[in-house]
Amino acid sequence: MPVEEFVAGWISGALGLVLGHPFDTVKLLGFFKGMSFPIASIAVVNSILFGVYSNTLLALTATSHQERRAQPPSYRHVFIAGCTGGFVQVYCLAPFDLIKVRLQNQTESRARPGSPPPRYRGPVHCAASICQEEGPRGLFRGAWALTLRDTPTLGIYFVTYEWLCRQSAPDGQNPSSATVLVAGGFAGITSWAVATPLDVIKSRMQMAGPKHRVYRGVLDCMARSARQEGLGVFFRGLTINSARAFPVNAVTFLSYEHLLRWWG
Ligand SMILES: C[N+](C)(C)CCCC[C@H](N)C(=O)O
Repeated sequence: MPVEEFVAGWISGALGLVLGHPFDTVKLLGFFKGMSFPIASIAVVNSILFGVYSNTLLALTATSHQERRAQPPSYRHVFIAGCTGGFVQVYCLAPFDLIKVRLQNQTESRARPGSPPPRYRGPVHCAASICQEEGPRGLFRGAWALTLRDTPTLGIYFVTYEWLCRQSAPDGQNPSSATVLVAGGFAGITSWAVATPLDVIKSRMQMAGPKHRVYRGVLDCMARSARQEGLGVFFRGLTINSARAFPVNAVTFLSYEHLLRWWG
């Protein structure tokens, strides 16, 4: 199994993250002052996503990444490979994402005057407390909603990227850096726009602890959120998700493509 896509995915995920960090910091009210936790998590997750995507395409079309501009895979294959990458990365993303959401939420409530001291002292303490209080399976709370969010939307992510690249470089040439930046940015925005409703549901399910199991499942969470807050609830965070998605994914794809071209 070729591994360079995993390495390129690792590095490009970390670079994308550096750009996304100010947005995440706004979202998290400055909780992640250090960058080591997000770097470690996003880089590993992105490495799995791009590595599995590329190797699935190799299995489906028998073309390596060097051959794919001259012999472009069909959009159906791109979609299946993207969904596969999305599905597999969830198992790594789920615990990291849960910790992020729990820390984010406690920072938000801490901002209110007279609120109790924070329950978790940081990412490691948060992981250890969840394991202790909810068992190791507690680290995967909300993973099903995350799977539903990421599997189709990462298929859409790679199809959007490929489609935009092929519009400006139709003759089997490598797309220019400007094209890669724009295509990567719009791939990020499109997939985040589609993912936002399930992102809202996923975060709500992750916040439900074992003692207050508020939802019976994804559908129950959707129905109750819509009933109580109206359909607008499914678009919460859409603007910040899109604003963050453009630079993060532009840089992720640019560095990914350049690293792979550079390694031959
Ligand atoms: C599928 N969904 C849109 C949810 C995520 C796309 C992930 C792409 C990139 N790691 C980022 O953080 O933007």
